Order: sequence, then C-alpha cells, then structure tokens
Amino acid sequence: MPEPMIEFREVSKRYGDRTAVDRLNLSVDRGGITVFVGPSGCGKTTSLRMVNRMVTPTEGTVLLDGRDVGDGPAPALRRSLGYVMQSAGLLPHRTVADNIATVPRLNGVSRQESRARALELLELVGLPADAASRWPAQLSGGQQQRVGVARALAADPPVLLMDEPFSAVDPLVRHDLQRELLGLQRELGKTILFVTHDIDEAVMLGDRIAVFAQGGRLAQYATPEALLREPADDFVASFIGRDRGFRHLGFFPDAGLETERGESVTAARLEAARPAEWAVVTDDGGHPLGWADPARPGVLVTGGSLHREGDSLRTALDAALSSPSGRGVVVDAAGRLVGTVAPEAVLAAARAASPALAGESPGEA
Ligand SMILES: Nc1ncnc2c1ncn2[C@@H]1O[C@H](COP(=O)(O)OP(=O)(O)OP(=O)(O)O)[C@@H](O)[C@H]1O
Repeated sequence: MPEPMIEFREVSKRYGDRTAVDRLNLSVDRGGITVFVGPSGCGKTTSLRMVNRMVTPTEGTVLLDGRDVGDGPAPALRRSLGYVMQSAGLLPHRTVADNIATVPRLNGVSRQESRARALELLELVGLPADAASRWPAQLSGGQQQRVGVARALAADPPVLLMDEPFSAVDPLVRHDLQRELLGLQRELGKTILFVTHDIDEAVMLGDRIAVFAQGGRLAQYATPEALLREPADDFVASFIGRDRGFRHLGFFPDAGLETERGESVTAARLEAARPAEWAVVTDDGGHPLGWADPARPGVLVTGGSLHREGDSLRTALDAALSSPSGRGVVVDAAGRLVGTVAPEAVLAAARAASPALAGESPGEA
C-alpha cells in the first residue's frame, strides 16, 4: 500500500467547550478527489485548514506525505499546498497574471518565467490569454474562480485544498467548473481535498466522500456509490436525501438497456404524417427535435431530456420520465436518434445490474 498523501490521526479541535472536530481519523489517497461534505458548522473547513496549519489541532497529528505538518515553518508548508477559497481572494490591485505568479515569485522563480507559466495556466483553466493583463474586478465570478484555481496550481503543488470554491457562482457556470476540475485532476494527477455542503457536488466530484455530522464527527467515509447504496446511519441517509435511489442510478451503465426503434418522421413530413403512436420527429440529419402526437396531427410537441448512449441509467430514467410521450429518446454520441426507451425498461436494466434492486441478497444466484 502506498503511503497516504494526507493522514489525520486522532485529530480534534476545540474552541472553548465547543468541539469543532472530534477525533478525526482519515487517510487521503494519492491522486483523485476526496470530498468533505456535511451541513454547516460540522468541522469541514476546520479539518481542511489543519492541513495547511491555518488552524492548529488541539490534539492529534496531521501528516502530509508522511510528515507532521506541524514540523518546520508554516509559510513553506503553505507554499507547497495549493489553496482555493469560496471567494477567489485575488489581490485587486494586481493583474490576473501577477496574481497567478505570486507564489512562484515568492519561491524565487524569475519574473519572465512566472509570467510564461501564468499564461500556460490561464489556458489550462479555460481563460483567454488576454485575461492576463486585466484586473480581477473586470472578470465574472466564474472567471475569478478559474484564476483562483490557476493561482493555486502555479507552484505545481502535489496537493490542492479547495474550500467551497464554486458555491458562489451560478449553477450553470458551477457545472462547467466542476467538469473542468475533473478534467484537470485527470490531466495533472493532483491530490485534491474539496469541501462542500452540496451532496450532488460531492457525488459528482468525489472519488471518496467523507460525510461530517454535527459536533465534528466523521459519520462515513466511502466511495460515492457505497455511500448511496449503504449509508452508515440515519444521519447520513437523511443528509444524502430522498433522491438517493435516483442518484444511485447514476452509477449504473446503460449496457443492458433495451431500446426500441419505433416510428420516426422527419420535420419536413410532419404535416402529412399520421403516426399510429407517438413518433419521434427528427431533422434531415436524424437529430431529434420533438414528438408527433397521433391525437394532434402536424403539431411538433417538444420537451423531455435526451439519453446519450453510454450515459448512466439515471439519464435514461430522466429522459423517459420527462418525455411528453412517456418514452425517453436515446441518441448516439453524435446526437442522432437511436431509439426510445420506456421507464419500465430502465428499471428492468437497473434490476438486472443490481441484486439489491431486484430484492435479492447479494449471495443469491
Ligand atoms: N475561530 C473559531 N472560533 C470559535 N469557533 C469556531 C472557530 N472556527 C470554527 N468554529 C466553530 O467550529 C465549528 C466548525 O466550523 P467549520 O467552519 O469547520 O464548519 P464547516 O463544516 O466548515 O461549516 P460551513 O460549511 O458553515 O463553513 C462551528 O461550530 C464553528 O462555529
């Protein structure tokens, strides 16, 4: 077993008689994303900040790459860890490039080299090169967070600490930032410790998820799938929420899903079409546009999400349930119509994939 990148050993933090973190024992593997999730005030941020010594434990030890973070000077430790906060925390009177170059400059990297690195990082986080000379206030919230990520990566630290980095941006931008973070992690192989109070964000990003409960207690530490399948206690079950069965479908591939070809018509022929049943309407390239309802000839009925082949059963069920016809539309990677799927077929595929959903114990054939 390789040594964990970060290890909490019997770590507690108390403020007066209030326990912020209660005897935390947890190992963070190298590479991948570990998420700390839980309701407000349960010790996620305090735990994260004990890694970079912004907070000192009352008891116990935090190890980074096998070494006690308490040994040696704190500034050197912090420079070896990338840190991204909820507000990007950029210096307002420095350009974007100078903000990104701050830590490399402190580490003695030349001005020219740190600027070149800043430009590379801007591209990596999806910002145009001309953002380099702008002031932070001239960027949107999402762009500022991207700069925050670039700045955290500037000294190429093996570990990134991220404290609710995307919670202040709007949901669409947030989704983009989450996907980009997954891509960055795969590309760079960093160990990322990520704090959020949003279980959906945790499930989307986490290779492993630590659920914290009131009083700074670690309630469960598991993969997202294990967490959704088998919450350790009532607190975890209620925190994960009532949609957990639906979320769990996100871990089932659509391999066994039965789709039906069914009838389809092109938009050009919709006017004349008299389908016997609901039929998918496509453009000339086979991309779905909506449905033809047998009861309303000539009308294009839109609505319903699409299921792309290879996605999970969650998107398949969503497509089926959101469709005006009661059947989900399935498309290929190029967005062309493959067929349709009934909700029953999605449930049958889920049962086939999971003995638990079929009501069998795992030991049964
Ligand atoms: N400097 C401090 N002084 C006193 N109490 C503190 C201090 N920092 C945190 N606490 C308390 O410790 C507990 C844990 O706080 P922490 O910020 O770690 O929670 P959290 O899970 O990150 O919550 P949030 O999502 O709201 O940030 C809370 O009860 C908080 O009030």
